Amino acid sequence: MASAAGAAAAAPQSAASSDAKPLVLVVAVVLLDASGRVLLAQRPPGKKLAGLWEFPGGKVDPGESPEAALVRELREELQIEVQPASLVPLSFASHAYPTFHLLMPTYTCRAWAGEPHGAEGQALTWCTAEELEAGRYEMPPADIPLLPPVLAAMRQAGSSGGSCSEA
Ligand SMILES: Nc1nc2c([nH]c(=O)n2[C@H]2C[C@H](O)[C@@H](COP(=O)(O)OP(=O)(O)OP(=O)(O)O)O2)c(=O)[nH]1
Repeated sequence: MASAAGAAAAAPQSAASSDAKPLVLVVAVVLLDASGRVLLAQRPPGKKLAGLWEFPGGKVDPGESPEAALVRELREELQIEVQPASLVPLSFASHAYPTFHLLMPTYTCRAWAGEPHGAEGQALTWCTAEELEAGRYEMPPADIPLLPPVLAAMRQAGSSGGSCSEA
């Protein structure tokens, strides 16, 4: 016989399943230069969240690893080459958008080959820790909880210095 405690414990699960949304797996990178700045890309007009600044990346294809997806996305979006070994897990975002739930593993990267440019017409900016902290570039809501670990990584990269832009 089900106990009262068991029924109470089951309630949140059934409530959650009635809210079910597709889980979308996106991978993103905190690309850090030698002075500790991070590269942000502006979402183009006509797309969801247009005009907001995001960490470069994109959806993981079926059967693809997160690292392989990020290497592919950075080649397509920024025309830079990154070695999977240069991708260091930092944190993840988990955010309920109206029509899907975003799960976004986020990596740091300090070594790549080539000069990043917006291969899909998107604006890019190298953002300082002070600008990021001040909200100079508006970001998607999913990214806000990522800011403390991103700022810590930026400050660490800025204090260790050195040129890291060749993979
Ligand atoms: N790359 C990236 N995506 C982010 C960030 N924050 C955030 O909410 N997202 C969301 C926006 C998109 O819904 C999704 C990224 O998928 P995508 O790059 O394929 O975006 P998209 O709108 O072009 O996709 P589509 O549905 O038009 O195919 O993740 C972020 O910092 N970086």
